[in-house]
Amino acid sequence: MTLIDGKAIAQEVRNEIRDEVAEWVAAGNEAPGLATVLVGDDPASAVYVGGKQKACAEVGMRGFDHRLAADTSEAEVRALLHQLNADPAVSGILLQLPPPPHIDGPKLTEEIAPGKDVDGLTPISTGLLHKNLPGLRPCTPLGCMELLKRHDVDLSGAEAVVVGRSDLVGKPISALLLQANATVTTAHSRTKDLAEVCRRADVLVAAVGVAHLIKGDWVKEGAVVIDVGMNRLDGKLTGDVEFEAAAERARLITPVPGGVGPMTIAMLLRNTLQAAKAAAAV
Ligand SMILES: NC(=O)C1=CN([C@@H]2O[C@H](COP(=O)(O)OP(=O)(O)OC[C@H]3O[C@@H](n4cnc5c(N)ncnc54)[C@H](OP(=O)(O)O)[C@@H]3O)[C@@H](O)[C@H]2O)C=CC1
Ligand SMILES: Nc1nc(=O)c2c([nH]1)NC[C@@H]1CN(c3ccc(C(=O)N[C@@H](CCC(=O)O)C(=O)O)cc3)C=[N+]21
Repeated sequence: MTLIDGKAIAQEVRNEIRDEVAEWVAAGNEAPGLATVLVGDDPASAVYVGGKQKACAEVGMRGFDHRLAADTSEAEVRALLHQLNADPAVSGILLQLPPPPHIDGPKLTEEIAPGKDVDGLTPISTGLLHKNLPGLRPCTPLGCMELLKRHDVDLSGAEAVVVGRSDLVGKPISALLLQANATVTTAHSRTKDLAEVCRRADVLVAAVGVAHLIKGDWVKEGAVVIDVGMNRLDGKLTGDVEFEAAAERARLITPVPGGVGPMTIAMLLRNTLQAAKAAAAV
């Protein structure tokens, strides 16, 4: 079994992006800028946003860190998003999900200009993804694909099973795997006999949010296991896969933490650079 070191691969990607940003700026362009919008004071979200801003600075991008009080109205957030859409210093905009309950996160996301949609979550980006047209793809799915790519996992004709069908993770991962010519099954809470479905997988992706839902003996011998889950269990961060038992059967497996998580931020930076370059090209 080989551990997929997401932390190390994310660092490689970040170094590549830092060089590319330096080259872009040396050619006379403005540094790409990432605006993050955080509504409320959820501590986990604050940590994520902080991490994203720090990563931005490290690769030479500008960061615009907008933090709004938990009782901010939907109209105020919408107005901020419009202001950021119009600001040429802002290449990419990220609305951290989930916002407080009185705000409809997915609906507000629609206000982000498609060219600045570095989370790849607007309906336009989703349409481009599913038609395999150029556009900004969701970061976590991109991060999973990058891990597979850097480990030379052959997806063509492979049986891929994705557990989870959210707009943020499960659905776009399934779409990217399909484009890479895998035979994709998307499982969810109504799936009958999830164990049997998982046992078919050459590539098993868990994106559920239930600690250790995926048992070790659901993993096919020699399979590649990507664990997207981020769960707090007894104060510790853990994935959706029963890691120890799964690692005995898997050929490649991601740990939590240190797997997919760091890749999400690396891909956000890549998307921000892509958005900046696309904006300059028009
Ligand atoms: N590493 C990273 O960078 C990121 C990690 N995450 C983590 O990934 C996980 C998933 O996130 P997200 O997609 O946003 O979560 P959602 O809650 O939006 O979606 C969860 C999905 O899992 C399915 N599901 C729930 N329970 C079961 C079950 N018992 N059996 C089978 N399927 C089930 C749901 O099915 P149904 O549709 O039928 O309800 C749904 O499709 C979370 O732990 C989250 O924290 C998320 C984003 C980034
Ligand atoms: N609009 C939006 N876009 C997102 O991309 C988004 C979001 N909302 N809401 C929440 C989820 C979650 N998410 C993570 C990012 C990085 C790590 C990460 O770096 N994790 C580290 C460790 C973190 C720790 O130790 O707490 C790791 O897995 O090694 C985790 C989770 C992005 N999300």
